[in-house]
Amino acid sequence: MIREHAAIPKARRWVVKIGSSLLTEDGKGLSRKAMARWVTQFEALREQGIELVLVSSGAIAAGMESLGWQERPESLDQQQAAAAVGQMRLAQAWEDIFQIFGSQTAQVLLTHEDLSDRGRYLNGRSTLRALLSHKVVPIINENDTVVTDEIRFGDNDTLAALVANLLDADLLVILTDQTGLFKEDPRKNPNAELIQQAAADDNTLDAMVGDAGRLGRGGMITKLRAARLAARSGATTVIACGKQDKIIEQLSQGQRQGTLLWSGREREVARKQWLAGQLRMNGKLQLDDGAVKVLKQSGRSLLAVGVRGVEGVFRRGELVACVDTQGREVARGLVNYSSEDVKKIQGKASSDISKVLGFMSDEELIHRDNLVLL
Ligand SMILES: Nc1ncnc2c1ncn2[C@@H]1O[C@H](COP(=O)(O)OP(=O)(O)O)[C@@H](O)[C@H]1O
Ligand SMILES: N[C@@H](CCC(=O)OP(=O)(O)O)C(=O)O
Repeated sequence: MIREHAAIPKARRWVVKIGSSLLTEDGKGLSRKAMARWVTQFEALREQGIELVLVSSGAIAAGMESLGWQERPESLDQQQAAAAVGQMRLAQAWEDIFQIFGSQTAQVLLTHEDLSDRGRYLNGRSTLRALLSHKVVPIINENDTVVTDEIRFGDNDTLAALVANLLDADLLVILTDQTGLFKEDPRKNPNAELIQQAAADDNTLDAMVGDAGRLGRGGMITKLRAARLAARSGATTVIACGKQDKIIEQLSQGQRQGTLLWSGREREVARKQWLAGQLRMNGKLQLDDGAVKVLKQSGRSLLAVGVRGVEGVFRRGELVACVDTQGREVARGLVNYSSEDVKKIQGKASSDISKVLGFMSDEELIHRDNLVLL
């Protein structure tokens, strides 16, 4: 676990997020010069065997420039149109620059749904791992053109944190236009003091963070939230200034730069906490008393035999609540069978599943690794 800057050289898998405000030189189009500066440092990291995943904003800002728009549009469809135009340029610019170093990149566009559905989550994870094993640099952004207001991240800080969770990254670096997290928004108080280091879960930080600049979304509020999310899988977050010439190099050497927000959580428990906190519930399983006892006391997987009812419509891989006979939620987890299938196998022994359904994908209804007790 990384609890201080000096331990950063130990991090083997980095997720680096670069915000819109940085990438676009205050809205004047993508800054290839700045991108080249970062890529030079990324390549030095990769030479040391460090795995790198980039989360790059800037599609909307780049699209605005192409379309000749001065202000970020308010309406979602206009933002999505700008993102569709800008994402082409953004991905091409990264690819061109990495190619100078003989490296390859891959464009990965994700939505919230991709990360909340277990099947897609696992697929996404396998793809990203495969890319890393081939030494390709994944360049991730939100799939802006297909998301609606209700389900979009909007800011890429949250997306980057979920990617850090997904890949069990050691370190999440959020590069932005400020030196780090200050005790007050430095746009409002230029003399505000920089926080060098804190626990991500420290509640006193909440009162210090403010909202975004002209081009970005979310400001420090979403960066702090991202650090807390990343902490759930044991990742440490550093918020640092991407304008600083050698920021990545300095961090990789363990120099005190930016704000380090460390995680006080264990890695495995953390993933479960993330499951508990992040995903939307798609349905309910009503458990009998025996199943409730087994889950609570021995932390075992949930089997179909302990289920007496199903509510809602869900697919394999989705998050469901497990309720006791009084309807109280006792656990939640990612279910291995659809609601339709669970209705057929509820109350039955695992050995009967293939007889009833004609197939058996898993013995457990919810595997204990995907189950969190409440
Ligand atoms: N406590 C704080 N410390 C530092 N910056 C802050 C703070 N509160 C608000 N901000 C603002 O957050 C902005 C960075 O967030 P944002 O504009 O969303 O950038 P990005 O595109 O990099 O995500 C800064 O420019 C700063 O004005
Ligand atoms: N997906 C959007 C990101 C939106 C955005 O501005 O995010 P951020 O820079 O993280 O505040 C884009 O590429 O424009």
